[in-house]
Amino acid sequence: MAGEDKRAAIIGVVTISDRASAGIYEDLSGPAIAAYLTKILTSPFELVRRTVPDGFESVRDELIHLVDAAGCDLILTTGGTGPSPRDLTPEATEAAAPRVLPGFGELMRQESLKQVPTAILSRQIAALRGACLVINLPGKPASIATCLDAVFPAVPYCLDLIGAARLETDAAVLKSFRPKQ
Ligand SMILES: Nc1ncnc2c1ncn2[C@@H]1O[C@H](COP(=O)(O)OP(=O)(O)OP(=O)(O)O)[C@@H](O)[C@H]1O
Ligand SMILES: Nc1nc2c(c(=O)[nH]1)N[C@H]1C(S)=C(S)[C@@H](COP(=O)(O)O)O[C@H]1N2
Repeated sequence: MAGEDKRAAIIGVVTISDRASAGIYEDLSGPAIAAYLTKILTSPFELVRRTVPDGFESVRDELIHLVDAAGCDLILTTGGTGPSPRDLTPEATEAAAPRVLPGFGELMRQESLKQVPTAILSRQIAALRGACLVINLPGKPASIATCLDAVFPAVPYCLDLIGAARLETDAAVLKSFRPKQ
């Protein structure tokens, strides 16, 4: 039954950046996502960390592998959501996860716009591949908490509905919402 899956969640964290993947700069966004999850989640989870270059196939194939082979319940990507020619994370996400949840991108941009006018440049989406939710975050490390604070309250219930692992958050840090059933 949806919402009854008590096993440890498998959560993918994918940094998408030409320069971070080449070692030109240190990846700060992947670790920021890992730290965020450690701070808010009280239920058990296992992280699967990846760093890939920008592009369509590099991202699509990694996402498909993380769902179909690694068994991820949730994947958070960072980077490649902008308008530059090699920023193809949203296209690759939709190719791997065809069922788009438009509210996630709308809310993340809305909250980010309160901080920076260039937030409208992010084409970030969230979408489903089977029983896995994939959420795109911008590359800037500072955008991670802004975007996750906005959408994470709905993530545990979304995972219940798709039949993924059950997530519990520390309500003192981030209160998630499950409609009474
Ligand atoms: N994973 C990351 N870790 C640390 N800083 C990042 C990361 N991703 C992006 N940034 C910062 O945000 C800036 C803009 O990110 P953006 O994704 O637009 O980079 P980019 O110009 O496409 O280059 P690249 O794909 O090589 O990261 C970068 O110049 C960098 O300062
Ligand atoms: N919260 C937040 N959102 C943000 C930003 C930011 O600094 N903070 N940067 C914006 C900028 S400048 C760009 S180009 C887009 C896309 O970034 P990406 O290509 O690194 O994903 O995210 C936008 N969204």
